[in-house]
Amino acid sequence: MDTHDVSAVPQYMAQLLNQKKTLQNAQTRIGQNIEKRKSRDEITMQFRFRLLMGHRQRSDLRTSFIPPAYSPSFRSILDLHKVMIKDLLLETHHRGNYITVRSITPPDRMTAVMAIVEDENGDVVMLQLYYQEEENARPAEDLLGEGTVLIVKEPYLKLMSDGDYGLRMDHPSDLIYIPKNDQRIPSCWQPRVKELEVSAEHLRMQGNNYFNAFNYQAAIELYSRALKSTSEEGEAQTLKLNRSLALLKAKNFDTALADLEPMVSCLKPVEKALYRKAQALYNLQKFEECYEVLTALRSEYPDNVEAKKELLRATKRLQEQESGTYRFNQLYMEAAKLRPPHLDHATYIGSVAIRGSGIRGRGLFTTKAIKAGDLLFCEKSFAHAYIADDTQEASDRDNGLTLLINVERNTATMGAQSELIRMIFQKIYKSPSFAPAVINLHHGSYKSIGFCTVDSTPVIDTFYIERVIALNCFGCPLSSRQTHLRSIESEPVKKTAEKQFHSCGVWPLASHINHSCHSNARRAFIGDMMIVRATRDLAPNTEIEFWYHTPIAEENDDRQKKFEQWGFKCDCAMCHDDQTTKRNILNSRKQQRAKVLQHLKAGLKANLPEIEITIVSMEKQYTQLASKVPRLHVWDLHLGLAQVYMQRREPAKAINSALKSLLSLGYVIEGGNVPHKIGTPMVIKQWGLFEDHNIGCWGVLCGAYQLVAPELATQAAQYAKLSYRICVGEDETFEETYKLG
Ligand SMILES: C[S@@+](CC[C@H](N)C(=O)[O-])C[C@H]1O[C@@H](n2cnc3c(N)ncnc32)[C@H](O)[C@@H]1O
Repeated sequence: MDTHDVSAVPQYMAQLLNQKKTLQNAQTRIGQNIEKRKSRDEITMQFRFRLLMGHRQRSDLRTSFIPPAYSPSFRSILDLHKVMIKDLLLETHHRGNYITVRSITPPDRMTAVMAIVEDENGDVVMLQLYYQEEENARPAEDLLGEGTVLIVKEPYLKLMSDGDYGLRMDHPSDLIYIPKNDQRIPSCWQPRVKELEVSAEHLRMQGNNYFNAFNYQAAIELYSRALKSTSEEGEAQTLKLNRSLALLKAKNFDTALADLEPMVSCLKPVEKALYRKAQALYNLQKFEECYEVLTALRSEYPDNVEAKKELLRATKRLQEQESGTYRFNQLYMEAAKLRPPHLDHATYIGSVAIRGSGIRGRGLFTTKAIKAGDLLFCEKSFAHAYIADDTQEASDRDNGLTLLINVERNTATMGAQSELIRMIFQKIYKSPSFAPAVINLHHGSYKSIGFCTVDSTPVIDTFYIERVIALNCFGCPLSSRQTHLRSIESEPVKKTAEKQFHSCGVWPLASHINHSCHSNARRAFIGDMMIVRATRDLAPNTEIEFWYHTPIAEENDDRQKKFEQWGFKCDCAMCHDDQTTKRNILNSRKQQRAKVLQHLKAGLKANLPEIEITIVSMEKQYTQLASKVPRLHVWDLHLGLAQVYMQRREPAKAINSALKSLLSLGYVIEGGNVPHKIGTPMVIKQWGLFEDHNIGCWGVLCGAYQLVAPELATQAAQYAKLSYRICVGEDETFEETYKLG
């Protein structure tokens, strides 16, 4: 939704076709042995040379290909049989097998983390690990540095586009890291001189050193080793406290909680353990439980100053969660400052509930009557991948813009989707209690368990995640206000293009909303918070619907094509009307619209009577009332006309055209016409289709009423403000945006 789809752009289509050819070529080699195997030296030299030269130019666009889906290994390692590199066949998933390898080169990081690995026979192959933690969280050196020993479950030997081959790992859960000193390390790779028994204290100190160097995984590993070699209660407690902190830093919140539990559920809970438990719960967005733990901590240890601060923070989150009250100016400040703009705020679920929606599956419904402009919900993203679209920020080297090509589904998207797959995978992998929020989202016909636990470790199907993202992710700006500020600089008639964003995220509650071009709700963003408001008055039990793609004045077939990836055709009143309108009428509508747009370009010199006549002729061809079927081909023409009348200081005509713009969007308004009868308020009897330019339309009305019916100007200004609130999510910044007051 609102992502940057480039599937039809020739340059990217060519890349997609090339990739398909590579795949077809690879298919012909399924099950074959590798012919003319390169020597160990040749493979490692080639890799080291590429590493040395650097391979991506500053201006290069990252490209990531999603291969045909295959499932992760759902089997226990105990049920798998060991094979060697020489046994591996091309384009084959070696089900029932595993391979143990050791890295023999430094790692390289492109879209995947790569290195040359060897097996016990000394045979080598390139290993490519996709969707691993980002460099800041876990350096490639730590993931695949020289000497790292790994088990690859059910390995997949892939033919690459350059004719070489490699072990491709799309599911990080298929990988088992073998720590130093582990008996699974093959004897030929065991150190010649056995490491002497190291004391728990020594291991803890080593762990602390890693912790201080921000290498949390290594620290966790050492604390775990130390725990195995001590039976002393006090030492074990210190180690668990240390490990819980490293786990928190590494975002393994579930495991951190498990470490802390014995220390907080005893008679005299340990202060640090209580504090860390609260931190884990906060990060898991369990604010109520977090609040309870902090309250207990405050009563047990009243001098703990940090706990006081944290309690205040948790209280604020609880208030947001319960009341939906946010200080939007504060949110903007955070979004401007934080990179990525991930805001520290809670989700508010208003009067909405997930229910069945017939053939559409599930949908989101109102549970009570809602007024236009009211907040339906405000949701913190589950995951949000940010790409700077601001010129200054975007000029920074490598802003992460990636072309994601899905060969199976013939799609190409430009943005941060590939990063989003990685983020969501890692989030669930590290804290499996997050899984249900995403795993239960719509995943179309993709068949997979998606998520389970094997050998006490989470197993996640990355292709399932990819599918969920493709169907549920939203493209988003840094803030909708920023987008609006850019759009008000252009005339509505010139600005009917769709919104397409590079940053994207998943908001699970919002993902339950089905599409309708005739929508009744609108989403807006500040950082990674999505704000959804009603665009009209809604009765209880009304299904909330918003746009997956903004409906514009275009051919119905073109519009329906945009929903293909979701597998539905929109059957709203507008789409239905388009389908049942005769082709000659549709053609004439298109031609007349083009004519008016051409005329409007002349601005003040435009032939306004001619425009009026053409629009009247267009209106006559509609068989349905605009209050039932909004007229996408005319609303902006009326608005363009209203703006010209206003420039020509003809307020009565401007009012007439502006009201017609709203009426053609389905609004039913009483008491707005001029001459106006004093004492009669303007009343919106029915709200129409919400367009961002409605704000400007109410602005034109406000200015014109000031001249001929001042009594209505304030009301028009209020409707402008309300429309602004729907459009950008809040109205605290209305006056500042329009430089009022
Ligand atoms: C983001 S999900 C929306 C929630 C989904 N209905 C569910 O059950 O979780 C998108 C999917 O909902 C269904 N859908 C959304 N809008 C629809 C519409 N107007 N008509 C039919 N199906 C629709 C399609 O299956 C689409 O792939």
